[in-house]
Amino acid sequence: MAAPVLSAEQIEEETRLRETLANIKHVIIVLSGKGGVGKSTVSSNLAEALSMSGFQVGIMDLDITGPNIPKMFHVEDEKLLVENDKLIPVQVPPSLKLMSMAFLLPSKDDAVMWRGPVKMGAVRQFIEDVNWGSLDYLVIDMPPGTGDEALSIVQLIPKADGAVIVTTPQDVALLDSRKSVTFAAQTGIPVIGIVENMSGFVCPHCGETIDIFKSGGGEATAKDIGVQFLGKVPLEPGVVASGDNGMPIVVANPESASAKAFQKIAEKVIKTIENEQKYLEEQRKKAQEKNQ
Ligand SMILES: Nc1ncnc2c1ncn2[C@@H]1O[C@H](COP(=O)(O)OP(=O)(O)OP(=O)(O)O)[C@@H](O)[C@H]1O
Repeated sequence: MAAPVLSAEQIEEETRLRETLANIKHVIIVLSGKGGVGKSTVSSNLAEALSMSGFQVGIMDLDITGPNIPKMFHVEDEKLLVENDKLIPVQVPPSLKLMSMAFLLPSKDDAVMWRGPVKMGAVRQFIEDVNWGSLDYLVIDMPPGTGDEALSIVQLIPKADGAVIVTTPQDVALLDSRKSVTFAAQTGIPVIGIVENMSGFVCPHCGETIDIFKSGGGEATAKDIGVQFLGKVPLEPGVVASGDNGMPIVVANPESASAKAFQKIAEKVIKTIENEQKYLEEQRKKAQEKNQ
């Protein structure tokens, strides 16, 4: 695909975006082919697990259709602070920084109803206007799906290191996860790997695992399309409760099966980004080849 010719205004905007992101070492975007597969749950637990590993971490909620990350950290009623014309992210103890399009809405019950260009202008300005300070990782929760909206938003993020793709074991979600891989390729973003969420239900009474939505498809798909498999997260009632109570399960119940799965996923993400640049480079090359 030929590189688009940018206008002076676009170049200036791009420069502003790069300046805003300059003190952020790594940007991870979290994608899903469809809604409801647990993208926000994975984003918040991944961010928290990275933070628990000692990194400076920010989480940015760009899921403009339903920005629910603040609720998952119980900061939905926080008011935004502005300093030197920049938005200051909300602090989630002990050290996570959080920013969400939800904070721009007059009421948390308001849906985002902006029309296309207005919406993209708002998202762009929003990304430009946050003062994150220095971060090791910024985790970005994207809108679900691989349509024009997600594409336009991803194109606003000039330096994503890679994408984490969330799927469930159902065939339809797996098909959608393939679309996410193609989507990442279109935007030139390497795929860090696939997470299979809601993979088997652990019975709280007997401990037996029941594969309600089947299991293992995410791993098979990852192998089939040559991307890393990051891990399976079981369907656990505690995940819903912790999301509703404003404390991700990795913090609320670190010994649970899903928390342990999230911790392992975070370790793999760290290892890939910090030590496996070769894998990411190969993914990037594959993406470029697909685009030619
Ligand atoms: N592993 C899991 N076990 C149990 N419940 C889960 C799990 N993962 C996610 N959920 C629940 O599924 C619901 C949808 O999750 P979430 O909001 O993270 O999905 P999403 O893909 O971000 O949705 P949307 O596309 O609508 O933004 C939530 O109620 C969440 O608590």
